[in-house]
Amino acid sequence: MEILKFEKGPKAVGPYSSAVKVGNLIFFSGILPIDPESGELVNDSVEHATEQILKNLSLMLSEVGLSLKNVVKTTIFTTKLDEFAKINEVYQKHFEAITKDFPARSTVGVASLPKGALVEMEFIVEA
Ligand SMILES: C=C(N)C(=O)O
Repeated sequence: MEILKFEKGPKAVGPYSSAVKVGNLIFFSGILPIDPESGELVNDSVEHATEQILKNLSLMLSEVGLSLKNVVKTTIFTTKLDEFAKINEVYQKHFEAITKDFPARSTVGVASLPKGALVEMEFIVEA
């Protein structure tokens, strides 16, 4: 097992690693919609939150020479499952820009998330 550390993307907000590599798989912790430049939570809409999370993931993936194309599984957590269609729209746009094959995915509606975020996503990526 190898702990991955990234220059870009948001820093962990608790006692966890941003990502851990085991064999050829990288397990990303739940990514919050934090703007890594400002450190601010992007939480004005689920669309912007989703956008920020996928940007954060892409930044970290680019550091290890990977992209959204390498994502094999996503788990989405949201406090706004009633706005699922909006999350889907942004999610689809980002993946379709780079691949025609979507990763496997689960989506879960939750009561609350760290920092009061509207959306959090975790990813498993093939390296
Ligand atoms: C934000 C997280 N991934 C956490 O607290 O576990």
